[in-house]
Amino acid sequence: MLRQTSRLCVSRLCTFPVKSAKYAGISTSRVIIDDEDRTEYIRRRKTEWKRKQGGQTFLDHLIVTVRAGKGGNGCAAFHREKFKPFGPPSGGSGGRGGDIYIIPTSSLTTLTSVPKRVHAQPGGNGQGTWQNGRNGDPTIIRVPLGTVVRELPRDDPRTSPDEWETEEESLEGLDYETKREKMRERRWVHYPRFSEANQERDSFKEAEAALYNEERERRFERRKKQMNNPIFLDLDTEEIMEDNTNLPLGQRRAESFGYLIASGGQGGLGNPHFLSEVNRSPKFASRGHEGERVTLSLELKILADVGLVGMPNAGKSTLLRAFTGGRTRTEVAGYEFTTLNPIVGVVRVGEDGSFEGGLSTGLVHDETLTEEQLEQERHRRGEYAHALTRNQHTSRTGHHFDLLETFRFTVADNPGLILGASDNVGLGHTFLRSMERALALVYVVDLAGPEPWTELRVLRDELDQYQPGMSAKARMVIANKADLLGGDGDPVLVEQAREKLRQLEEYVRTQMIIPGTRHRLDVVPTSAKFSQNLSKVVGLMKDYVTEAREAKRRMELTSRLF
Ligand SMILES: Nc1nc2c(ncn2[C@@H]2O[C@H](COP(=O)(O)OP(=O)(O)OP(=O)(O)O)[C@@H](O)[C@H]2O)c(=O)[nH]1
Ligand SMILES: [Mg+2]
Repeated sequence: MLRQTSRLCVSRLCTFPVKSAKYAGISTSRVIIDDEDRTEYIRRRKTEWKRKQGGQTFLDHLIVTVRAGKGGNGCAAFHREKFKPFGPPSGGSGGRGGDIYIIPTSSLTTLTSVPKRVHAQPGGNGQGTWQNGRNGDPTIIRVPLGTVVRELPRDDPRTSPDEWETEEESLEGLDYETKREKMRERRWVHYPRFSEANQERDSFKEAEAALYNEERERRFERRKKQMNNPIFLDLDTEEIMEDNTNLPLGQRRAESFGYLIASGGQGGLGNPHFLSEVNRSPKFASRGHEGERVTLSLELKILADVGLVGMPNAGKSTLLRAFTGGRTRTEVAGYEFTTLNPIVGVVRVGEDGSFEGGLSTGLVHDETLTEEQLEQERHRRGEYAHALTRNQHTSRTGHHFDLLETFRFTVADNPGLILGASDNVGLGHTFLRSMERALALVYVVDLAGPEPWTELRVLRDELDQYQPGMSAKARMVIANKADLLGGDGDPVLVEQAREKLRQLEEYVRTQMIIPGTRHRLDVVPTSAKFSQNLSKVVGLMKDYVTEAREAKRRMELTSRLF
């Protein structure tokens, strides 16, 4: 299809730069390739790009900058009363800035509703007659269950500057005097017209030195914590609060805020705090501290009941499309690493074991590109010209499977796993993080391949490399592409195919024993492309999911009891 030519772009053909020619192994300065090659070329470029990401973009991911509330300012005031001209200092202290908490909730499923910047409420300023400012309300960030929260280190380019770095940046390039002036302005409140006189007094200088010392200590502690003990939270379980119905009337129910992420700044001190034997009428108060600033990386582990694990091209995406009647938009193509992200599909099962994908008889799950072309062809022929749109349908009964459905579970299609994935070969294996929460794993091997059992061993070892013991979650081996064996019913070839399957079963029985569990891996030959033998697979998956859900529920109950 690739043609070397000196002509310029013509109708369906388009010119491609030298890069694509290199990719195709042709040394020419101008090459013309048609639409099909172009699509193929773009897809492969996408795969290459993904591979270079080193598995970093597999998950729902978000960077959140969090800034706790600033403390309120202290107040410099004096008590005034009739016949009492020189009352004592009476400035109230500022309130604490609002803290920021993070809490997992089962009512969210994605990170889309989580804001990228979170600023908590500042504390109120202190006022005269000893009135302290009110504390800022806490801010709660709600994230879906399965979110992993990490604090980014300071040297990470995505980290926003913290409170001290921000101040340093704003003072850069100023001379010493102006710098000192600005720093004082940020830290002190003066009684009207006493700013200059205050700065001359020793008691103010002492208070200032003490404040800087305390600030230095706070910064040191904060940086030490950031280095040695950064925030890391794996928010897998929802905290269930006991609802105490015996509380006295008017008393608020205890409410969980979740995990503290950033503390609000302390409120500034009112002028009574600076009263000393030397200074009997302090005319200054301190301003509130800045709240903590933290940059967090949030990652969401996908929640799927069953995860498909297999080598590239084994047919995982075709299987998922077959289970869901082609509803799941996962790409299928005859080259390796077609799937770049884990994709979740919902499998709907009826009471009699039928499943949505199995109802459409004779449906062949073909390559997505071929299907797209067929669709376009139908469009061109005008086959859809008189088709009703969704809004024009008069009877809306929902999906025809709605009445039959009694059980549903989710299946995740993953990118291919290959030998050395743990060393970041292929697409690496970081996408397996999203499978940590799967209730069961299913191996998919190509039965038509030379040695499906070797594939199995590699898959199991890569799983265990990722997380020791992870292979214990595997429950089934799908021997896919069984339609490619057996020729056209030639008895010799059929016998050979049977023998190969027997060999695979024998390998699974003897070599794939999972220590510590009583499970045996089931081996099921299938043809995803021609939707054959899939009801058995769906039935078994349903059993695993029911069993695992039941076990999980029992565990939750026991943990709540003790
Ligand atoms: N004959 C036959 N071909 C199949 C079957 N299942 C999948 N294929 C073909 O195998 C190729 C790869 O299928 P995919 O579903 O993309 O494989 P995958 O495991 O998702 O591959 P990656 O996404 O690269 O990991 C495609 O050309 C499919 O049409 C099957 O049961 N029989
Ligand atoms: Mg795939």
